[in-house]
Amino acid sequence: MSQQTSPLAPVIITGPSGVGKSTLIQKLLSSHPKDFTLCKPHTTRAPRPGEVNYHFVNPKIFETLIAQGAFLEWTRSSSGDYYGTSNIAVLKAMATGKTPVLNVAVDGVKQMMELGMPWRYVFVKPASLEALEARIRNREAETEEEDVRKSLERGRVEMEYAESEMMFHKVIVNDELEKAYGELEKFLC
Ligand SMILES: Nc1ncnc2c1ncn2[C@@H]1O[C@H](COP(=O)(O)OP(=O)(O)OP(=O)(O)O)[C@@H](O)[C@H]1O
Repeated sequence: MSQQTSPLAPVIITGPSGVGKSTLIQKLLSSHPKDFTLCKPHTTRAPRPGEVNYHFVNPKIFETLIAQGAFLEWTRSSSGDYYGTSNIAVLKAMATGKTPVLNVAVDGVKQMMELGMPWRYVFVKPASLEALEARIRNREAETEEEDVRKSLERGRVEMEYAESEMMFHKVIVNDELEKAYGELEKFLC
C-alpha cells in the first residue's frame, strides 16, 4: 500500500481469533491514553470475565442495526456470533481528537478496504497455527472442540488471505508479546 495516511487516521487491527489483537490494543491504549482511543465494537457473544471493550447486544438488536445500515462493517464468527463496528462508534472515537483504534475481524476488514478509506491496516499473525491453537485452548473462554477446530480453520484461511493480498501496512507476528508490542508502537508512534 502506498497511500498516504495521517497520524490521526484510524488504525485497524485484525488477525485470526485468539492471536492477541485485544491484548496488543489494550497495551497501546494504556501506554498512550492521550493519543489513542478505542472504537468500541458491537458483539452478540457473551462477555468474558471483566470484559468491557464491546457493546454486548442480543442477536435481534444486532440484526436490527444491520437492517438500519448502522454498521461500517460486520461479520459472523465461526461460532455464529456477530461482530461489527458501527458508524457512530467510529464518529464518537474520532470526535475525541485522538487516533481511533479498531479491532476488526478479517472479513470486516475486507468490507472496509472496499470502501477505500485511507486508514492504517495492521495484520497480527501467530508464529504458527500450533501456537494459535495453544493460545485459543489456554484462553479462559469457549473451548468446545468443534469451536476450536472451526476457529483454527478460519484462522488458516485468514492468514492465507493476508499473505496473498499484501493489503496491509504492517504485519506483526505476535510470538513474544513485548517484541510484538514494540513493533506496533514503532509503527504507530
Ligand atoms: N504474545 C503472547 N504470548 C502468549 N499469550 C498471548 C500473547 N498475546 C496474547 N496472548 C493470550 O492469548 C489469548 C488470546 O488473546 P486475545 O484475547 O488478545 O486475542 P484476540 O485476537 O483479541 O481474540 P478474539 O478475536 O477471539 O477476541 C489471551 O489469553 C492472551 O492473554
